[in-house]
Amino acid sequence: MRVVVTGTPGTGKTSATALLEDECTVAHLNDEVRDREFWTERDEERDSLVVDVEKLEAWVDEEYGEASDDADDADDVTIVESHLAHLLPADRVVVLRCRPDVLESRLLDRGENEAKASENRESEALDVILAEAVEEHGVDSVYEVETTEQSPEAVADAIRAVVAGDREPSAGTVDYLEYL
Ligand SMILES: Nc1ncnc2c1ncn2[C@@H]1O[C@H](COP(=O)(O)OP(=O)(O)O)[C@@H](O)[C@H]1O
Repeated sequence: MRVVVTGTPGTGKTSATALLEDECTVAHLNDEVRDREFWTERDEERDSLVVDVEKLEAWVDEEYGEASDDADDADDVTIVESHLAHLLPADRVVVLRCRPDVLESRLLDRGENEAKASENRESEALDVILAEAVEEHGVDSVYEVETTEQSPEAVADAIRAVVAGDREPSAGTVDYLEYL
């Protein structure tokens, strides 16, 4: 079973999924995109890489196996995390959420520049990643997890619950427009 963990940069994907590495396979895609050059061009203005999703998907399928039809195969779980992970086929999609002002602070504390932190704040307030995830996978496969007041350990527990099938799909439960 493939569970993808996506969300605006700063929502805590890397921190939470790192806590799951002893119990299932975890692929941190952003490292691979950079190291294996799964990108087509560099967006200088936004200081980011434009990813070749087809090339990335082929590599993930080759390296970790395809998303299985058996969505209840909880014994053989691969977690794929990245803010692009929802663009890949998946059995379940976890979308981490964070209140945009808190997200901006986390990114600034992490050393991101103000423009990038502000751009991601706006993206989170507008539900950009959630909307893309629902469009790709449908509402029945999307699980939002609030991380604003949660520790990475608590977020990891929420991801475990999605993997175990103990959590109902939840898309659109979060509204951050006032933080735009
Ligand atoms: N649950 C959390 N609560 C508070 N801060 C967090 C949490 N998860 C991550 N962080 C911090 O926020 C920043 C972004 O976390 P990170 O895991 O890199 O997010 P992402 O992988 O989604 O970009 C890091 O500095 C990290 O220490």
